[in-house]
Amino acid sequence: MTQKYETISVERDGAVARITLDRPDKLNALDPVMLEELLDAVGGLAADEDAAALVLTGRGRLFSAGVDLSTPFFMEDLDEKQASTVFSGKRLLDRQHRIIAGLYELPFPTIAAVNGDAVGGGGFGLAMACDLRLAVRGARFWMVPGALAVVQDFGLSWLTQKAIGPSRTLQMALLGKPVLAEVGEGWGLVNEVHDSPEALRTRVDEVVAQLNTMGPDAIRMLKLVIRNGATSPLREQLAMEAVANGLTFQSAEFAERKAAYLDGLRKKGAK
Ligand SMILES: C/C=C/C(=O)SCCNC(=O)CCNC(=O)[C@H](O)C(C)(C)COP(=O)(O)OP(=O)(O)OC[C@H]1O[C@@H](n2cnc3c(N)ncnc32)[C@H](O)[C@@H]1OP(=O)(O)O
Repeated sequence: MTQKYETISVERDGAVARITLDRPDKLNALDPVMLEELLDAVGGLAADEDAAALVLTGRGRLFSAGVDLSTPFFMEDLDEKQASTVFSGKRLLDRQHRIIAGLYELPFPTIAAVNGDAVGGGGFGLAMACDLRLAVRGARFWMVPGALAVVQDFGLSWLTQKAIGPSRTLQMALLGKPVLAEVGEGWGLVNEVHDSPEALRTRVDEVVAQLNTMGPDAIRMLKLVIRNGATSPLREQLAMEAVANGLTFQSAEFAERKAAYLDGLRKKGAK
């Protein structure tokens, strides 16, 4: 099932959703329409109890070139008419905050299939708001440098720090130097690098297929517990694991999978 918007496409294949940034002529730059559409699509997924995974990617040679620079977005550039558009400073902030927080908070795994450069808050930020980043070799990630007298936005100062720590985040922010996917893999910025767009697509399909073999309820519980662990003391996290397992152990999903798992082990042992 494909839901066609003007600047993105949203496909649903069973429990797996795919959002494709779809302005290849403009390197998938985020214009006001795309921001509205992303907000709508992410909001729809948040309310979708059957969704088990999201793949976010870009059409063409870039993941995204970030915010559309041809649209005025700094307050001082706006005349009265422009100020009533989505790119008035207030509205841009509202949309970027809700998209990034909405994406980050989706209760199932999210994968950025980084098919090319991911630039600035708009592009790099969207990729960082996903749980996993699988990238094509040669894709570059960069922030608009501190020299431009801007502070990172779209959550980059927070999301990137979680993945690569404060020192490398500062390095990227201060110097604005692009980081290649294959270098970012060593930093923990990227989970996997693949040699071509085709190899990336194949691998993303494999990961999604693997997620599909897990029960959606268990996946959601697992993500919730791991996210909680990032901010909890050990003893609280131990308790949360126990409560979560108490719930999953009672599920039909667990009973079914446990039987198959033990059966598999028995067969292995019998060999
Ligand atoms: C609040 C702010 C948050 C942010 O996200 S800040 C980040 C803003 N983004 C940037 O600073 C990146 C700007 N773009 C570039 O630096 C370059 O592009 C690239 C290095 C990404 C790629 O360069 P190349 O391969 O030479 O392509 P090309 O000819 O520059 O671009 C192809 C077409 O795409 C349009 N385009 C590229 N980036 C943007 C953008 N960010 N906003 C609007 N349009 C963009 C161009 O203008 C052009 O279009 P046409 O073919 O019609 O001339």
